[in-house]
Amino acid sequence: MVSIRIEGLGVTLGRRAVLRDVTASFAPATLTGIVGPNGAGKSTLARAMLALVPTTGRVRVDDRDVATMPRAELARRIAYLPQGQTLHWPLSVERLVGLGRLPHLGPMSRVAEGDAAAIQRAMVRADVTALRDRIATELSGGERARVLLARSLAVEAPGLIADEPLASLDPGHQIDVMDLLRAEARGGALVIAVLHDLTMAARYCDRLLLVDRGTVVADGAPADVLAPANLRAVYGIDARIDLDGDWPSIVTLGRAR
Ligand SMILES: Nc1ncnc2c1ncn2[C@@H]1O[C@H](COP(=O)(O)OP(=O)(O)OP(=O)(O)O)[C@@H](O)[C@H]1O
Repeated sequence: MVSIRIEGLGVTLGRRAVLRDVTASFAPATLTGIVGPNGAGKSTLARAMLALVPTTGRVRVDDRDVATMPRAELARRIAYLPQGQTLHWPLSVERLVGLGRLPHLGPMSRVAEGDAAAIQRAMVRADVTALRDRIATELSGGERARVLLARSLAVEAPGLIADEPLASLDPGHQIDVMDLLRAEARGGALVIAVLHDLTMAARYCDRLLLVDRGTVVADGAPADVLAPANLRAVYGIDARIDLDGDWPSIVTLGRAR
């Protein structure tokens, strides 16, 4: 189990204040979606939780300051799927997924049987077993996205931060990935996903954070956070929530007039 607590977080990149005064806590067994318009600060918030950008304020993982946690230890606690990563090395898919085991290995140690089993489990869960011998740089965008998800699953960390895990995926694989993220959370993991698909966010997430211009403007149950007034204020769109039982859809009607 892992927990994250952020207090008064600020991030300045270049001369731009990208995040201001963000306070939020994340508990195990919860799937939290981070939503908000382009440039709002969602990826920066994800990166700040992993000490990948300089911050002011406090970010604590398991009540410890992330800035002073050894990187490998933090990587074993929280797996990270970065946004739209480019691949440079022509590794096989299986070896690329195997890189997810690096935080568990000492500088001189080799992949052990337990690591191989974790790699296989991750490939099955991300539906990339059939691609195992392919060269990762030769994959399609959606195939690559699933392989990178498999790499983050191979860590088998109690936490996962996934930045736009649905980007490039076809509708069937989008459902598979959201099912998987929810299953991780149901199994006790702390899961945070940056999402643009508001219907998926509403259907799957236990909680949403709506980020706009560097601050969290709403935090709570998806139906409350995605209220039409919030969507109008933040995205500049008119939208409504259609409910079919417990299965909501966010229907965008157009630009707010
Ligand atoms: N290295 C940097 N230097 C200056 N500004 C930056 C830097 N990195 C990001 N920014 C700016 O910070 C803001 C937030 O970026 P971030 O990537 O967190 O947004 P986002 O909400 O994830 O957006 P998107 O939905 O488009 O991916 C943007 O205005 C971006 O231009």
